[in-house]
Parts: sequence; structure tokens; C-alpha cells
Amino acid sequence: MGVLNITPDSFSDGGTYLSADAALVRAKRMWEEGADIIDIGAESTRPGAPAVTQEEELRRLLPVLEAVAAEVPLPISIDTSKAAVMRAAWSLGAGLMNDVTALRADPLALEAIAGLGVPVCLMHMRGTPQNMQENTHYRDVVAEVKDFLFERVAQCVAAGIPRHHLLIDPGFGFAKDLEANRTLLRHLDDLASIKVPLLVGLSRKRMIGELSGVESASERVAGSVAAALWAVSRGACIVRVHDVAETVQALRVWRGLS
Ligand SMILES: Nc1nc2ncc(COP(=O)(O)OP(=O)(O)O)nc2c(=O)[nH]1
Repeated sequence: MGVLNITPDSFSDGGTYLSADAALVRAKRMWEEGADIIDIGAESTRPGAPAVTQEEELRRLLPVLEAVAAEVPLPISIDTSKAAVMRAAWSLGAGLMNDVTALRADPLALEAIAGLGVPVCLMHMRGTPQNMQENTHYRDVVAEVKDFLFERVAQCVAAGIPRHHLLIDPGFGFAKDLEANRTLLRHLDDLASIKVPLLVGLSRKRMIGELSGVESASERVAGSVAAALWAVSRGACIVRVHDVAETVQALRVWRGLS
């Protein structure tokens, strides 16, 4: 899953792809590099990120989505928590919704997904991007994240969303410090018992910097690839990455040796 952030403030590539033209060039490049899905996000969810209004998110997103849907033959996921954005994006061809709040932020989101019949990724986080890093203590992070995801899956199935339309994601870096992220990664295969495909997002994140000592997010490519391989070896089905070519190349070698 190639990341296409059309925001001014994403933690590692904010402002780079703001125009529809630049975003389309990026999406095409990721397709050529071997991405299977393009994940378009118009609101940063990094720690401390300011909330974006629905109008602003739609203003950023829709022109880019139209252009990418018309010219890039890949499924498009939309990184949003707003039901109205999901509905508008679906009408323009989005094939997956990626909600870091697991359909909790917007009370209309669960109904929207059920009504549209569109697949959705349910991610674990606590609080909001503005306060989530004040809430990083867990009694047992693996058990608590697993219980949360299990419950969200059950809620979705009870709302009429087919189980095979669901993805789960432990939410690395969302209300988690290095210890919690590392514990979750080490026990990623514990989430397999939920029997829903696993998506992980580790790319360029703070934990990669903390483990590698690399300060600048955009220079954490090798560390991000290493983490992606680890996650795949522990059961991840989709890795959400900024550096598609490097990750695809590493996965091809990994698969060739497995
Ligand atoms: N499912 C899922 N979605 C996500 N969306 C955004 C980010 C944050 O990364 P990025 O989009 O690069 O940064 P920003 O939120 O600042 O745009 N991480 C995840 C993740 O780990 N999993």
C-alpha cells in the first residue's frame, strides 16, 4: 500500500504532493514501482496534528481522487474518519476506507460503510492525534489492542458488514511509545487469531528513528523496509509504506528465499 499524503503537514512528506498534478505523478510512480493499493490521505494523523474540517478535507481530496482513479489502474483506499468523505470518495471510485479511528470518530461512519458495502481497515488508537501520546500506558498492550480490534470487528459484523470486507491494524505510533510498539511488533502473530487480514503502517515512523538513530523521517527508508519485512514475517498481509520501490524489492527477495 503506497502512501499518498495530500496534506501540508504530514510528518514525513507534508506539502510535497498538495497539487493534483504532483499527487498524480506520485501515484503513477508508486504504481510503476509495484504498489498494489494507493492510500490517499488529506488529513494528517501524526501526534499533535490539528483536525481538518470536512470541507477542507474534501477540497484537498476530491480533485486528486478523480485524477488518480482516472489514470492509475489500482484500488484506491481513503485515509479518513469522516462518513461524508467516505461517501464522496466511494462515489468517485475509492475501493477501501482506511479509518484510523476504526469507525468511532464519526457516529455515521459505521452505517456509511455498511450501506456502501465498501471494505474498511479498522485501526487501534486511543484518544485523538492531539492527545493520544499522553495515553501510552498499557497493562498488556497486545491483549488490549487485540481485544479492541476483536470488538470492532464484532461491531462491524453485527452492523451487516461482511467479515471478508474487514482489515485490522494495531496502529503503530498511535497512543503507543517505543516499548508498546516494539512489544506489539514482537507479538504481531498473536493478532492472527482474530482471523481478519492484518495491515501495518511502520513506514518512516518515530519508532524507526528511535531504533535506528536516524533523525530525519525521510531518511528512514532502510529501517522502514526492515520493519516491513519483520511485520510480513509475523503475518502482515498489507504494509503501508512511503518507499514503494525499496519495499517491493525487499519483499521480492524475501519471498524468493522463503
Ligand atoms: N491503517 C493505517 N493508516 C495510517 N494512516 C496514517 C498513518 C500516519 O502516517 P502518515 O500518513 O505518513 O503521516 P500523517 O498521518 O502525518 O499524514 N499511519 C497509519 C497506519 O499506521 N495505519
